[in-house]
Amino acid sequence: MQQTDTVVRGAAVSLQGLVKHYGGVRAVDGVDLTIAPGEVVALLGPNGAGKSTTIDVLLGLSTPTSGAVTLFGRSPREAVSAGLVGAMLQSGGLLEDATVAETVGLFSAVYPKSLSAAEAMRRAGVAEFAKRRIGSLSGGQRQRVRFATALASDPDLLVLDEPTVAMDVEGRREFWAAMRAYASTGRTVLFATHYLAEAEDYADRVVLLRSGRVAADGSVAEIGARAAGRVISARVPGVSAAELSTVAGVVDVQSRGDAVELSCVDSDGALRELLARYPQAMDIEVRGAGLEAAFLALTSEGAAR
Ligand SMILES: Nc1ncnc2c1ncn2[C@@H]1O[C@H](COP(=O)(O)OP(=O)(O)OP(=O)(O)O)[C@@H](O)[C@H]1O
Repeated sequence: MQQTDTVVRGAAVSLQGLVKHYGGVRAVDGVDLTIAPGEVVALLGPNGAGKSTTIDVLLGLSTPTSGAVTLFGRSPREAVSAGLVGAMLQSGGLLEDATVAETVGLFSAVYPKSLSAAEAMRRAGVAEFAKRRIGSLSGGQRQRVRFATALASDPDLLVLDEPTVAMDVEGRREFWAAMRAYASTGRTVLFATHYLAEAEDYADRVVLLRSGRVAADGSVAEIGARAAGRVISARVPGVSAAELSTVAGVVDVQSRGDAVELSCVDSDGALRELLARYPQAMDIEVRGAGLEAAFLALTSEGAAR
């Protein structure tokens, strides 16, 4: 198939039948993914699912075994050299002896329509330590410098591989505020994360990888709804977790004092029996099992491929 046949016109990211094998390891094993301009997409998956490999191939840092990759209809290398793509990788090399301002300045000097180094540093929240040497920074501060370098070309697509690793709570909050400001201008973001809350809070769409393949693709609500079952939370004074686990339809019980959370395969039936057996039950709420349960169900060893 010719590459022109596989390009999805207008897409910020188009991966078609992407395969990347390392010897016998099928790191990416047939991924199709189209991301429209303006989408904020979280890439989730357990360790070794193929997230970083997908990102490396997408950025042109590694050649696919087969399949086609285009960014805005161009090859990754063309898109990156044109300054359309900013990336923040887990192990981006930074020069230890350079200052933050020098480091960001190097990136902003490369591209024609780039931000000034001062503006990229302001947006990434590193201006206050602009004169410090990279070697003297904490892990979280280095991550924010990487973010500044990713913003330097004022890119249309940001690709972030576990961007908030090593950041403290405040650093994360500031990072996501900056990312939101960037995305609010209609630009595209693809980020890999292990923090499901980050996907829930910041992504329009979640792509769940498992063993190099897409196991689920949809909004947080859609994927959360795919987890079979619901959770009943309630207070049931005087009843042990062991007794509650015998209620039909309940598969797991978490308890703290009187407060219990019952994971159910049949919440309607469980609720009826719960109230019939324990009329003292109160403060009852029923909710979907959510993204975490879906993640576990869709990525567990026994999950159907
Ligand atoms: N350069 C390489 N040589 C050999 N195998 C590799 C290489 N890079 C990745 N792999 C293997 O490919 C698979 C996918 O790895 P990858 O780093 O893409 O997963 P990931 O989803 O990013 O994982 P993590 O969450 O741990 O970062 C793993 O089995 C990994 O060991």
